Amino acid sequence: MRVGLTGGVASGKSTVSAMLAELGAVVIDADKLAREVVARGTPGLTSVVEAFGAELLTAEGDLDRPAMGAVVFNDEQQRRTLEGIIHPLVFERIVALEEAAPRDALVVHDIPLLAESGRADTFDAVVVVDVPTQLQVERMLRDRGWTQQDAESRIAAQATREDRLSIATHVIDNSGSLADLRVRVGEVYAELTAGLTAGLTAPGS
Ligand SMILES: CC(C)(COP(=O)(O)OP(=O)(O)OC[C@H]1O[C@@H](n2cnc3c(N)ncnc32)[C@H](O)[C@@H]1O)[C@@H](O)C(=O)NCCC(=O)NCCS
Ligand SMILES: Nc1ncnc2c1ncn2[C@@H]1O[C@H](COP(=O)(O)OP(=O)(O)OP(=O)(O)O)[C@@H](O)[C@H]1O
Repeated sequence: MRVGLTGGVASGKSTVSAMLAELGAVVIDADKLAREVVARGTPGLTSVVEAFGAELLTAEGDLDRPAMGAVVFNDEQQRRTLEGIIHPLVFERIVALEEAAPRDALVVHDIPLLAESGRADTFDAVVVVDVPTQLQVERMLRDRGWTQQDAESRIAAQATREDRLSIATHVIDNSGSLADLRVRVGEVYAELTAGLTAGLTAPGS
């Protein structure tokens, strides 16, 4: 069973992924893969430097992520250019990791841009982590040291809350405590794995 997990920036996707992994899901994290494909010494990083210039590297030769963020979250054209380099490389990695997952696993794809991608219907279920926009902003300011402007430009680069909710088969409201979240994640995991068991035992399957 393949599950898409999405939510706005700082909605709590990584927190939910970690809880699902503890419960037994295999998690494939698109943000993590997007970092790996532009790690120092990769062809991906070479392509980024060709497109954006060596001034976007740190003294050590890594991608300067805050500087890159400042460029792409304030200029849609530049963001599309970066996505055009990174997304195909991430997609290749996703396919390889999925092939390596056990056949009976609940595979959860943590994909920040799932609503934007138009690929939601390629998943058996879509879990959306939902929080009010104001709480998203508060958590970004509190936990990441970003400015109000940083937070708002990231939100503006993403689908709206309503767009994401429209692709959901399961919604996880993350406006409460972490303890509340854990309870809700447990419920959703139980529903998803019940679907998995039903699918495995269905006549003719
Ligand atoms: C611009 C970059 C270098 C900034 O790095 P930084 O370490 O500050 O952020 P990080 O990668 O951890 O992303 C944090 C969050 O920002 C949001 N975000 C990232 N990329 C995008 C994007 N292209 N459009 C909208 N939101 C995005 C997501 O909510 C993501 O979870 C980085 O976000 C990046 O390489 N983005 C392009 C690749 C991409 O689209 N990744 C998203 C999933 S594949
Ligand atoms: N219920 C909660 N109560 C308080 N803080 C929370 C809660 N859920 C998540 N957080 C905190 O909010 C921040 C954002 O959560 P997390 O990193 O899981 O979001 P994300 O959606 O994965 O972010 P990104 O889009 O940047 O990848 C983190 O610092 C996390 O610890």
